[in-house]
Amino acid sequence: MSEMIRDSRVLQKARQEVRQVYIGDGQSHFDEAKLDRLKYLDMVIAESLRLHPPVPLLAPRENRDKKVKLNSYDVPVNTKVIVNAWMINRDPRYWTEAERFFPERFMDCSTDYKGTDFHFIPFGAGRRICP
Ligand code: HEM
Repeated sequence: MSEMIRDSRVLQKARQEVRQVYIGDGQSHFDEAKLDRLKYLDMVIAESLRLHPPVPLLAPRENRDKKVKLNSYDVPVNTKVIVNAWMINRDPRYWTEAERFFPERFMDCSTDYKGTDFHFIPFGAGRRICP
């Protein structure tokens, strides 16, 4: 909500979509069955999760078996590893204008939060992903 209040363009667009889907059909009440038609709101939510992940640091892991190499880093046995989802979600190597709240970046884009796109992990990834 804060991001939408800061950018009235986004707020107007989201509001217009909700009105079009619900009031446009002559309906005056909320109906869950039409939620999947709120495409822009979906992008707004994805963008909110990208910039403001409710779990910015994922649950800590420990390297328990053997020394491993992660990129150029040696991770010794018994090392606690904490994944910084907040930082990854706004890494300028993967996101253009990474700091900008811009829901349209998810338009016609296959990136989602289901754990296969490692640059967007508000729900984590892998075996312990949020079910
Ligand atoms: C916006 C809402 C939510 C966000 C952003 C979120 C995010 C996360 C994250 C980041 C993790 C850790 C993943 C990891 O460390 O790799 C997690 C784990 C988990 N979440 Fe969520 N979560 C949300 C809602 C929920 C809800 C509503 C439930 C249950 C009704 C739930 C149940 C769980 C459970 C059980 C785990 C542990 C999975 C495991 O360790 O195997 N989450 N969630």
